[in-house]
Amino acid sequence: MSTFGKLFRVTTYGESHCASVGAIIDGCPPGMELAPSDIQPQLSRRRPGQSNLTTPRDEKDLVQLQSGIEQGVTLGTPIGLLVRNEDQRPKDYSETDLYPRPSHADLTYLLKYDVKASSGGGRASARETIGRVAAGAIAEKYLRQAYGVEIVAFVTSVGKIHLTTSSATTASSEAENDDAEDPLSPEFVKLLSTITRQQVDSFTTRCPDSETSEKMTKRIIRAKEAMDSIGGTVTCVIRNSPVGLGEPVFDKFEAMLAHAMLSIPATKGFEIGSGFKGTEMPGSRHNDPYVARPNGTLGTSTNWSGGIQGGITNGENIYFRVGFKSPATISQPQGTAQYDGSSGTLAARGRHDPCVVPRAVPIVEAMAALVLMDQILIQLARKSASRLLPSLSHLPPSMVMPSKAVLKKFSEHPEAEEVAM
Ligand SMILES: C=C(O[C@@H]1CC(C(=O)O)=C[C@@H](OP(=O)(O)O)[C@H]1O)C(=O)O
Repeated sequence: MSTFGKLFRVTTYGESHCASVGAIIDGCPPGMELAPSDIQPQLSRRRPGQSNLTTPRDEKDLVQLQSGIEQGVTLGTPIGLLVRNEDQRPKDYSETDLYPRPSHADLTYLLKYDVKASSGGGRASARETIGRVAAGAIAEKYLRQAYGVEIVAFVTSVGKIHLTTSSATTASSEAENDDAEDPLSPEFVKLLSTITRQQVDSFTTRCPDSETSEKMTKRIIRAKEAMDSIGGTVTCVIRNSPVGLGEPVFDKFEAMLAHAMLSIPATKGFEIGSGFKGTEMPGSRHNDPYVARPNGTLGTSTNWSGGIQGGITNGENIYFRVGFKSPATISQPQGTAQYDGSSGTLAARGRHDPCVVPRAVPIVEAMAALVLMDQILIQLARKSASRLLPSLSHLPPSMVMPSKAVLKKFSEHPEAEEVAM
């Protein structure tokens, strides 16, 4: 279906060539100041036509708030928002009357519904992600105000060109390089702790290293000139997440993140913390030992876990990587079969991204915000409910928080003292 989330529920609607795309957001806390200017920056980072590396379809993607807000304040009622589709060219799609585009959703949508949108990517188009990005910006505003949460995504590879994590500010490599997979090199840890959206946006590729970004630009232009496409990866960090989020056992925090990320068009992979690299490490290296922080809270000295243990957030930075395939629609002629089975050659027209990762950055951030927001509301509900019970003084020490020092971590945030998150 088209709805994501349990308590912060986002329903998106729209196809690539219909009148508008948008979302209904239900469950936003009432009393939060909210204006289009809180949403527009992320939509503008996502919009097509923003550089020579993206699809030339020129949409302004200006958000229009329809409901759920009065006097610039959320009412707690569903927030409706939309963006008009303005630069459609349905005539560019006559070949797709005959051919299902290889590796696009054309055939599978038809197999599923027996009917499909006649032009463009339809519901499978990246236009759909507008609703997610707008909803994510609303969630983020709450997360920032209530918990000081920061979410920053950036491009870590295009094709075989990687932002090397062993020296994130200076080096890159086209060759296979184990260091490039090392998520916990000191440089990468520093990058995760400090990277800002402003730094990311100072590069058209959204890869925060000038030398690597230049190579990535050349690689994307090469794909574009060859009427081809190329994939890449986006890494995202969530800083200042509350502890205790994630629902055992099926809705573990990383399972919800994986669900969210793999619902983005063109995604093929998801890794959290050490990811697949973690399978190559002995436990003695992979374990994250606990340490007392100077402020008396308990943290970990390494973070291979990616801020999640047992499916529950532990307060360390949450970081993960999402893999995007090369876009399916290419104008390079390719041999394939028509709907009627006869073989032929398709050279697709229309306007398409040669590589989606620069524009995927705000989409990944939005989906991360939606997961975090939903899990926070779920945890707040549980904690608020248990707070109404009489206190338990007879429990053995093995069942309760061992000391005030450890407890402090769970009460770091003033709001959290109320709900002990
Ligand atoms: C317009 C956007 O991206 C589109 C994503 C897309 C696709 O097939 O996914 C195909 C192109 O549009 P159309 O459906 O007109 O062919 C892209 O331009 C956007 O993200 O805003």
